[in-house]
Parts: sequence; C-alpha cells; structure tokens
Amino acid sequence: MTINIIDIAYTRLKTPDVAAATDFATRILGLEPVDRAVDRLSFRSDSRMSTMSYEIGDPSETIVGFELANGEDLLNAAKTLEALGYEVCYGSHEEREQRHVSEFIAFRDPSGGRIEFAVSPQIGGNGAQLSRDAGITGFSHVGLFSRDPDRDEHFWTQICNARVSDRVGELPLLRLSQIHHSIALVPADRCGIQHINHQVQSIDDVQRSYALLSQHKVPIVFGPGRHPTSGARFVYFEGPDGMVFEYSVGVREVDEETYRERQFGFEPKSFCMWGATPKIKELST
Ligand SMILES: O=C/C=C/C(C(=O)O)=C(/O)C(=O)O
Ligand SMILES: [Fe+2]
Repeated sequence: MTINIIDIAYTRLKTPDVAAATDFATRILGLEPVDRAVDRLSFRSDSRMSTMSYEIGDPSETIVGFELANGEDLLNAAKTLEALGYEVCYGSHEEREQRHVSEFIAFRDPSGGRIEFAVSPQIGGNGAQLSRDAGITGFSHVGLFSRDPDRDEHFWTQICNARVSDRVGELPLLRLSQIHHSIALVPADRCGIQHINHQVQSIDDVQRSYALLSQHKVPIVFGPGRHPTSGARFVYFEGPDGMVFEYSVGVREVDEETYRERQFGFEPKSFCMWGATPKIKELST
C-alpha cells in the first residue's frame, strides 16, 4: 500500500553549540523560538507549533518530519516499511511533545537519513511571531543528500506518493502537493539534510535578507538568483555546522493533470537563470 504523505512538516537539527545555533535561528534566520530549554529549542516559521529545532548532538544526525493524514495511514505506513525490511520505531510521549504532534514513527531512508512520519502537527492560535522582519511565510522544502538518487527516488515515488516535477542531471525535485517540490535529492556520499528552505513574501525580502546576511558576514553560497525549475527567486546561505538555508519566493504550483516532468542539464544555468553560480560542492558542475 502506497504511503500517502500530505506535506513536509519539520526538521530537527543537532549542534554542539545550542546557544550559537539559537542566535543564528532567531537573529539571522528570523524564526520564533518556542519551548526554550538549556540543551534544546524549537522554532516556529508559520502556523505550526514547531517547524525546526536545535538540540545538543552530532550535526550529521538530521531529522525530517512529514505529515500523514491520520493514525490509520501511520499504522499502514509502519506495516509497509516493516514488510520492506525497514526498522520502524514509534515516538515516545516526550518526543511527541517536543515535536507538537500526536503520533509519529521514525525510520532511516535508503541513504541512511532519519525520517519521521507524523500525524496532527499542532497549529498555534496565532501565526509565528518572527524574530526579525524576514518576511518568512513558512517552512517549505528540504534538500536531502542521496547516495543513490535513482534508488531514493524509487522510495519516495513508488513506496510513497511523491511525484517527479523536474530533474537537473541526476537530481530529482519531488512534489507532495501542487507545490513544485518539497524534496530535492542531491547526489552525495552522505545522508541527511542538504538544505532547508523557507518561503518569503516578496523579492524585496530576498534582497533585504541578502544585504543583512552580507552585513553580518554570513557566507552567501548561492544567489541572489532564480531557479528555472520552480521559477523561485532565491538566496542560499550557510548557518551553523555548515547547514545551508534558503529563502525563496514564487515557487511554481503544478497542475497535476497536465504537468509533465522535465529534464534539465547538470549545468549552472539549470540552477540559476540569472547567472549566479552555486558555491555548494554537490551543485558544482
Ligand atoms: O536543482 C535546482 C534547484 C532547484 C530548486 C528550485 O527549483 O526551486 C530548489 O529550490 C532547490 O532544490 O534548492
Ligand atoms: Fe531549495
């Protein structure tokens, strides 16, 4: 039975320096801190109670959470994964509270990155109170490192319900809804999160953040530019522990009936139609 993912829900990051990561997530990225504790912290970026978190630990151990519709779908997902030989565990009460979800299961994707499927991410009564005027409208997608994009694409599109929107060389951009992509599978010899995208309201927010990031000497690793694939205008920058963050605006929505996946060459102009070149190892052509 296909695992029906509704949406991407959260990322959970680890760092040796929670205080420095918190400073970045609030003062630079602009998220709202919630559930403050000494060794961990959650953040809001939209109506959901937690779309990102930092806790003390090894930065290579990232988690991406996806939303399933209900407990029955979650149980079926666990059965499907177990039948295929995946080791599945259920989240404890404390772990569910940290994530603000009613239930979740965890397993490792075929490349070895930790993935969670969760039910009922809690919504806050108000929207996120951003820590600075970054114009963020919400958490939108991740790049996932993939040791074998073909195999991992099979997992997300055949075992789960993702669809290919575009491919840049071997790199597929996968959608879970009408939004052009929620997952990009980035060929690499490692696993886990490659980048975290937040959507912003306008191109002015992208440019304003570019100026602020530059003033704070945050490494800009790509852009400002425009992806020919999704049409989004973007800037990418490096946060704590080498994690890449992206602000973008204007990601295309896809008509499920008529859209056909497209193949782009693995070359700079497929990543940016304005001529910017990524300073990101895995996107270097
Ligand atoms: O491979 C190109 C990158 C594409 C996009 C896009 O089309 O928006 C991304 O956001 C991305 O994967 O970072
Ligand atoms: Fe992206």
